[in-house]
Amino acid sequence: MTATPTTGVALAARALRKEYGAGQSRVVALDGVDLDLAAARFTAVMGPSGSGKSTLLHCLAGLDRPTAGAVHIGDADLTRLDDRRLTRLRRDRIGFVFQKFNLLPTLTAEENIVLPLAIAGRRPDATWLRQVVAAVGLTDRLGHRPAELSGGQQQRVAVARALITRPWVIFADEPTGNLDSRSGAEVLRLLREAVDTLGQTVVMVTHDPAAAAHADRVVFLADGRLVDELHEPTVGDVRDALSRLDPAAAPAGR
Ligand SMILES: Nc1ncnc2c1ncn2[C@@H]1O[C@H](COP(=O)(O)OP(=O)(O)OP(=O)(O)O)[C@@H](O)[C@H]1O
Repeated sequence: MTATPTTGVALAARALRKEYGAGQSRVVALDGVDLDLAAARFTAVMGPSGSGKSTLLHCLAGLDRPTAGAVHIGDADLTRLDDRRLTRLRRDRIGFVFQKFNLLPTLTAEENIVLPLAIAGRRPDATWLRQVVAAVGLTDRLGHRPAELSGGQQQRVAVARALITRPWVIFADEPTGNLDSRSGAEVLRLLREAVDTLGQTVVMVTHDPAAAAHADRVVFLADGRLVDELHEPTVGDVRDALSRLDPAAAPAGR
């Protein structure tokens, strides 16, 4: 297996366009997005509701096909792969963390974590599994099923499942959206640590300025276009940038 790239550009989108529907009901969800994601960095994607964040994440991750444009990851252009190759690349090279955890209820935490490897017919590397499980703090919960875990613990299982294949990129869609602030902060700390200590590349969609402030870079979408970005921002910087984009949504008193 090729090593996870830890320098240079992990993923590049070019002139990405996504349209839904046709005729009068046509919606342009992405309108020419160019984006380079640096390897071993944590990038957050923000923007007003309907600005195209989820569509962008899905197109970058190969979960959805753009109408036009290219997504380069490793030596592949996702938009040119047939369904079989795309599925394999997603399975082997891409990790996902979803808002609703998406764990299999009948499997234990450990079985959920190694599931991407099991599906690929690969054995987990015992040392790496131990390291990942320790990093997410689940060593004493491995035999529990999701219903026996708190929301924060379930999301930590999902982070471990995303890390286990050492993917090129982990995509996280509102990973703290279903968690209380303490569990959410724990998950963000984990993602941050995966970037800093494992050289993992992470991209996260979030509405929460405090979550985005954990990232190295925040890019802002409006009407399907990238309109702003911040590097190593504070929570206040993120709030200010958001209120410039969407003054109606700015908290009162700001
Ligand atoms: N399957 C679909 N069919 C038609 N229109 C869609 C579809 N999915 C998204 N859209 C439209 O595309 C635009 C972008 O949607 P998207 O979900 O990417 O925005 P978002 O920024 O993630 O929004 P939110 O913050 O509310 O989740 C919106 O106008 C949305 O209504």
